[in-house]
Amino acid sequence: MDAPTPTNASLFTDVKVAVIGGSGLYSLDNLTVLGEINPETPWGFPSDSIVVSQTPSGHKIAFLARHGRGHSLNPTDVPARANIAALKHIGVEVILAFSAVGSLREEIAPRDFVVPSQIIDRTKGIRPSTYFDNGVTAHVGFADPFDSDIADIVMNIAAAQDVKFHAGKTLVCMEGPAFSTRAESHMYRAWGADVINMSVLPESKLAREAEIAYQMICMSTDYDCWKADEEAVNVEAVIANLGANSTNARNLLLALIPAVFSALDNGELKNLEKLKGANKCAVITAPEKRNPEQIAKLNYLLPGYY
Ligand SMILES: CSC[C@H]1O[C@H](OP(=O)(O)O)[C@H](O)[C@@H]1O
Ligand SMILES: Nc1ncnc2[nH]cnc12
Repeated sequence: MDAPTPTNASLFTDVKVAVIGGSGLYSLDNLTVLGEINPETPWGFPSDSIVVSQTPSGHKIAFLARHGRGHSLNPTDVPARANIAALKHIGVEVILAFSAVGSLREEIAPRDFVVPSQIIDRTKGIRPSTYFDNGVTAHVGFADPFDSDIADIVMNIAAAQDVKFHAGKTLVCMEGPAFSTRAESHMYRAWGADVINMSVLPESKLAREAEIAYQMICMSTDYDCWKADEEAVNVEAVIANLGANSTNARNLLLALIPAVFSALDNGELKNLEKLKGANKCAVITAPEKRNPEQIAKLNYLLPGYY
């Protein structure tokens, strides 16, 4: 394990807010970098070093590039358990996760932002997606996979942004890495999905298990392949919009981070308050049957719970 030296140890504690950057958002700017940490968690190493910085508003935040800086990890191989565990271990209570998505709706144009409220799972069961395995079984609530308090904060500052925002939308998460077929794209529309990516699962589910408030902010790059008058999505089309989307994400964060800290400090994140401690009762395995090795791993994530 990469233990911080005594001089910088306090840097990597009590970092309450983290940003996860997706395709095109591999770093944040306008920040004073305080340090980096690359801890080995019981679930391995995160996608990249976690960069801890001070924002212009004076807040300490963490940043993690989901696919690694340079985008070396495909969506299936993102070590989501290590990512979320490492963030939790340094004190993260809120994750603002950014993602490049395809639009399944005419009104959601490329470069629009979407604040989703629901998820449809179309991953293939090949991504490790829980901390509760290997002799410790738990079932956490996931009816509302995102944090509506944070979604509200995003939407409150959205009007002042140079971007069109859509709230309350449904995000379908596919396995990838190849994009969907036309039949699949039409099927997702028929199911009521509004946007599509390859990243929200298991990331959001693991955040819930770790009792971290999680909200994804989707940045539309393309119309996938359902639209008759548009060329089917390809990576060049996605990349063409990533630069503008990343600039808009960084601008949004300038207002969003102080607003989230203010809500945290004033006890306004009610869902988070309810989440804290909730998973103590989620384990159904009888105490005498719990695998001590797994309990030791879980102690890294939720110290003293089990
Ligand atoms: C580069 S197109 C497909 C790729 O982009 C999205 O990544 P992220 O969510 O990390 O922004 C999508 O989920 C796919 O992984
Ligand atoms: N059309 C699409 N399908 C899945 N993930 C995406 N990310 C960006 N565009 C996408």
